Amino acid sequence: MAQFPASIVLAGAGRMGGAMLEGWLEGGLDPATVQVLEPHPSERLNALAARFGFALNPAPQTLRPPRALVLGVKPQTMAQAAPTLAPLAGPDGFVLSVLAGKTLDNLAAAFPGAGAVVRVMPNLPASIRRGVSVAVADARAGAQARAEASALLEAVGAVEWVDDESLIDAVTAVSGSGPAYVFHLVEAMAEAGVAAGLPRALSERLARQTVIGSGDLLRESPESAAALREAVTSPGGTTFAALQVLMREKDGMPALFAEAIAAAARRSRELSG
Ligand SMILES: NC(=O)C1=CN([C@@H]2O[C@H](COP(=O)(O)OP(=O)(O)OC[C@H]3O[C@@H](n4cnc5c(N)ncnc54)[C@H](O)[C@@H]3O)[C@@H](O)[C@H]2O)C=CC1
Ligand SMILES: O=C(O)[C@@H]1CCC=N1
Repeated sequence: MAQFPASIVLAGAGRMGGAMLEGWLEGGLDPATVQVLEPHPSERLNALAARFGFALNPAPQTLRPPRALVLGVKPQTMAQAAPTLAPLAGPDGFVLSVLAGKTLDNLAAAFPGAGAVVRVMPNLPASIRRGVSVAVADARAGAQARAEASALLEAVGAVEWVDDESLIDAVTAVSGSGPAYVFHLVEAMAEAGVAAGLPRALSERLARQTVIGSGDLLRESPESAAALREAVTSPGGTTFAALQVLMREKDGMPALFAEAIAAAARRSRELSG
């Protein structure tokens, strides 16, 4: 595995920043090399700090530009946070941002001292080190910075690099937001089970375990999702009856997903600036 950056400042350790930090520390990052700025530490973050002993909200005068300045704040917070954080972006380091919508140009403008900028879209399964991240770097990022960024992302799951930054809006819509679609699927299946007569608690357990088991099967099977779907679907059987509704051209899942993902990608573009 590639080496972690020699020094890291993580600004914003909420759900995503905190998940990444946990993955780094579990993955062997030396806690002495990371400083965390988080105005509202969660219980989980405080417990992590107590366990690993990294610096949580150190005195501002002790901060120096690190090799990697990792941004985990909300896109809407960036304008307010950037002026305070910008002095931490030095020419020997890179900024790694997970902010939805914020482009390499936006980041370079907000952090003019940075040696390079890497824009990443991770997803929430990073919190159990099963995330998937897509990264794009600006032209100034050399092989070493890319390798160090990869090490940070590999600690929380799979990593893909792209050259075309414009793909990140669709990436955000598919894998960044995607876990929410799956969780909503569980909610919708459970609710439909209740409508079909199941006791609520049983329906919720069945919907949840079905998604868990199907996800595990996807991971372990070499078959495509389409082949696995076909394996469940007996000709003229119950699944076939359901899929005739779900795969309906006009208002089935493909049409709904096309609309939902286009909406998310559009929102990602709007968050730029
Ligand atoms: N939650 C998710 O599934 C994903 C989130 N993201 C991105 O991750 C970023 C963070 O999202 P979440 O973790 O969900 O939000 P969050 O609200 O849990 O975390 C943001 C954190 O930033 C902190 N913060 C606010 N101002 C700050 C400042 N000036 N300095 C340092 N920290 C500050 C807040 O206290 C908060 O804990 C967003 O930009 C989002 O687009 C990307 C992919 C997936
Ligand atoms: O909803 C959002 O804007 C963020 C980015 C991807 C997942 N959560």
